[in-house]
Amino acid sequence: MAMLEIDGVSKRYGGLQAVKDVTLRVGKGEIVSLIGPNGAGKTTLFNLITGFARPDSGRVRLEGEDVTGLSPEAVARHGMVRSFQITNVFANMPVIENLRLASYLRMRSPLLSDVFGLRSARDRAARTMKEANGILDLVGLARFRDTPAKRLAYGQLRLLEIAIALCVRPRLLLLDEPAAGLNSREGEKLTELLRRLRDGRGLTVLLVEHDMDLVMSVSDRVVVLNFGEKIAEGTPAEVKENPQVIEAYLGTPFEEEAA
Ligand SMILES: Nc1ncnc2c1ncn2[C@@H]1O[C@H](COP(=O)(O)OP(=O)(O)OP(=O)(O)O)[C@@H](O)[C@H]1O
Repeated sequence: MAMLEIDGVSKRYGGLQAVKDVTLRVGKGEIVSLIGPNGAGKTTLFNLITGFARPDSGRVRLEGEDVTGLSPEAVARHGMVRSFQITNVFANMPVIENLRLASYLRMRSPLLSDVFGLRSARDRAARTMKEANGILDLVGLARFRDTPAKRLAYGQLRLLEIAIALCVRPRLLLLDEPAAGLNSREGEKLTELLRRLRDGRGLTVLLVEHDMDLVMSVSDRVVVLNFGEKIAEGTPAEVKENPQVIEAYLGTPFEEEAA
């Protein structure tokens, strides 16, 4: 069974068909990139998948379970987590506290044992801390554990966003332009991290990305949108050679689209 199945999803804004009858699958443990020229409908499709917008038609399923039209919170509870935006990072809080908070948000409501400081709650707090430290190691931010988030450099903040999303224990991680604003060294580190998440943790990742270096080096498959429609799908090499894709990107050198 696929991790994510999108069947015939459409969304219209007034006279504009932002997403038109898009069908795609993301298999378990795959990294799939969604690409396309500006205005192709990538963000809209992300919004439709994650509950930030409701599709006019079509279904979204996560491991067979219908999540169409659920709220973003409910979708996240099903295990489909979108990387949090930097605005959701608590700037004055140390990095580790941002992670711990994200872990607590995963638990729907505090239990009585948490309120009364019982042993089970202390055990859970210790486990949460251990998990948060492990995630910091994984994303390469361990040495910034006690640093207030506002002192991180831009590239480190982007990694913190991913770390926060990981604290929610996603089955499917959705990343919205994770390489935006990163320099090439940071981009390479991100590529390595995504591979580690897939190969080490078996995580499934769907990303929207303009950075073709990242897309071509990390994706198992690439899905191409243009004017709201899926025009191609395949391995990075297949997509790169696809005449329809080349035409869609014409006017912008494919390798440098939106660089
Ligand atoms: N809430 C909205 N109301 C009206 N039109 C919208 C809305 N959201 C998106 N659109 C329109 O839908 C189309 C697709 O936009 P979308 O942001 O999904 O494209 P995109 O592929 O993510 O583009 P980019 O790469 O520039 O971020 C655009 O023409 C956009 O103006």
